[in-house]
Formats: sequence, structure tokens, C-alpha cells
Amino acid sequence: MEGSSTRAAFAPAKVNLTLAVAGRRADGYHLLSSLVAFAEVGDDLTLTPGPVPSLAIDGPGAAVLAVDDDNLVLKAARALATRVPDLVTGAFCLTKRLPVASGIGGGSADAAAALRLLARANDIATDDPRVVAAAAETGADVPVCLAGRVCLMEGIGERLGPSLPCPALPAVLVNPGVPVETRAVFRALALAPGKTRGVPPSPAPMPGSSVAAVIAALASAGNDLQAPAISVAPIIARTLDAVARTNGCALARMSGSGATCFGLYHDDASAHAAARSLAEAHPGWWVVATRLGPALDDAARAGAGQEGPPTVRSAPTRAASTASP
Ligand SMILES: C[C@@](CO)(OP(=O)(O)O)[C@H](O)COP(=O)(O)OP(=O)(O)OC[C@H]1O[C@@H](n2ccc(N)nc2=O)[C@H](O)[C@@H]1O
Ligand SMILES: Nc1ncnc2c1ncn2[C@@H]1O[C@H](COP(=O)(O)OP(=O)(O)O)[C@@H](O)[C@H]1O
Repeated sequence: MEGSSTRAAFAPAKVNLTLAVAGRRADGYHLLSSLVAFAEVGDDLTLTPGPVPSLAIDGPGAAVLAVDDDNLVLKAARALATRVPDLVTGAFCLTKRLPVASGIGGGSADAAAALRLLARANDIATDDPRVVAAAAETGADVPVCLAGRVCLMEGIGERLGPSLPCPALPAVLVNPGVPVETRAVFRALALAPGKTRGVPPSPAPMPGSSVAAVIAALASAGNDLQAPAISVAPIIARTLDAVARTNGCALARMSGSGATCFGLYHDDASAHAAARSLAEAHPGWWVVATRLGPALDDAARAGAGQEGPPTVRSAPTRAASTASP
């Protein structure tokens, strides 16, 4: 049962609509140029303020995610605690719906949601430099998940462009059930440290752009991690093919380092029909129809209720487990 001071935050899936690798730093991290948007599907996180940080996990993805100190929720809380004296923390409860290690930044979204909850509980702005620094320390994708806007992400993920005026893009997200390690995909790219390479500017939505215009612009770019990811997990090629073959699919691409792929459609009905046919043909895959755009804010999500979207396949539920570091 939630206490009266329990606060809730939504942790939406991140989708890399485009992703170019512009080089590799001497420390091994890769320089990216990626147009990022967010889905309407995600995890939910609550925080009941208290003196000791702890974490419990439930939901369909709980069976595959260990509850330990390495969880990105607790990692983010520690990163903020080192910057804010006497930080009020407390008991986090994570409802895990997104597939783990899947290129849609579920862990990063959870970490960003934890930072937003802690900022609220401590009367700190989410764009406070200490919160932003804690995000970057927790993971390369956490700053963009904290910002939650459709934008261009550069550097290793710490440089974010302004909010772009993107119409809601009807989409299907499909994960074939194979976890893919981000580090392994970057390794397969085989770019030498210290090397840079020219990349064309990412297409970006313009004010008033229609869904069709945005999809047409996105088609001129790609995801540089798609080929290396396929070499690590060949099932990604089959997934892309299955998405591309659905009726009305205007663009099929992989997100992040995979294995989740997305299809874009000109209308919601086509996206929902595609999700139904993919789920029917591939009962073991995680399939969801959604829309991509700016992250839903926590209040809008709370008002919309906590139910997942209609067409979802995912891992079996297990009893909630807990950890107190
Ligand atoms: C590839 C992207 C694209 O948005 O998404 P995902 O596939 O993870 O969703 C991200 O850059 C992933 O960000 P994130 O998952 O937070 O990465 P981190 O935990 O910081 O790093 C995991 C590992 O990935 C590699 N890494 C990550 C980011 C980056 N810009 N260059 C890298 O080389 C490093 O080997 C690092 O050890
Ligand atoms: N709350 C969390 N949710 C998902 N993964 C987490 C979480 N905390 C730690 N991890 C670990 O982070 C790694 C990346 O997970 P995730 O963010 O789901 O990947 P991706 O960014 O590729 O979608 C996984 O190895 C996973 O075990």
C-alpha cells in the first residue's frame, strides 16, 4: 500500500530515430549524433521518502532483472547523494515492463525517473546542475531520458539540442527476446580510439512537419549500430524484415544498440494492426503499438492510469523482490 507521500514517475522507452557514430574518444566511448524520441510505453517507479534507500521490483520484467546495488535506480540515487548533502531518499518500487538490454534504454529511463522523484522530494529542480551531473555519471543515455524531449543527442550522450517540434509518430516496437549487450555492439563496430569520422547532420522535424514528412526525412538516415548489432545477434535482421513486411510500414529500423526494432506508420490504426499481426506470428516476441514523441509527463501518465498498452507480449511475472543496500 502506498503512503500518502509516495510519488510516482513514468520511465518511457527511448527510441533512437537516427543514430550516427561520429568517432571514438581516447577513453573508448563513442561520439554519437542521434535523434531521440520517447514512446508511450514504459516502466513505472514510485518513491516513498525515508531515511534508507531500498528497491523492490515487480511487473512482467521482474523475473529477468536482479535487485542489487548495480540497479540503475540505486546507482542514480547514490550519484545524487554524493552531490546533495542530507538527500532525502527512501523506498523505490519499480514496475518493470520494458525488455532489459534492448536498445530502448529501460534502465536509463528508470534512473532518470529516480532522479526526478528525488529532485521533487528534495525541492530541487530537475535541471539543477547536480541532478544533470548525477544523470551523466549514471549512464550515457540518462541525460536524454531526464530531459524527455525530442532532440538531437551528441557527444557520448551529454550534449542535448533544443526540443524539436515532432508530431506523434504512430509506431510499433518489437523485441525478439534476445538481450544484446551495448558494449559488445560498439566493440563489433571496431572503431579505433581517438578516431573521428564525418557524419551528415541528422534529419530533424521542422515546425508544422506532417507525420509523412518526418518519416520521409528519417528515411535518408540510418543507425550505424544496426549492422554490428546484427553481427552480434543475427535475429535482428529477421526482426527488421518482419516489421518491414507489415502492411503500411513506412520505415523499419533498429533502436540504439538493439535488439529492439521499430516500425513507423502513417496512422495509429495501421500501427495497431501491424502489432497484432506481429504478435500473432511471433508469440515469443515483445510487441507493442505506441506513439513516439516527447516523453509523457508524470502527471499525464498518472491521469491515464497504470495499464500497459493493449498489444504487448513479455516475460512472465514473478513475485516482487526487494533489496536494501
Ligand atoms: C547505444 C545507446 C544509444 O542511445 O543506447 P542503448 O542501446 O544502450 O539503448 C547509448 O549510447 C548507450 O547508453 P548507455 O546504455 O547509458 O551506456 P553506458 O551504460 O554509459 O555504457 C555502456 C557501454 O557502452 C559503450 N558506450 C556507451 C555509450 C557511448 N556513447 N559510447 C560507448 O562506447 C561503452 O563501452 C560502455 O561501457
Ligand atoms: N532498472 C534497470 N532496468 C534495466 N536494466 C538495468 C536496470 N538496472 C541495471 N540494469 C542493467 O543495465 C544494462 C542495460 O539495460 P537497459 O537499460 O535495459 O539496456 P538498453 O539501454 O540497451 O535498453 C543491463 O545489463 C541491465 O542488467
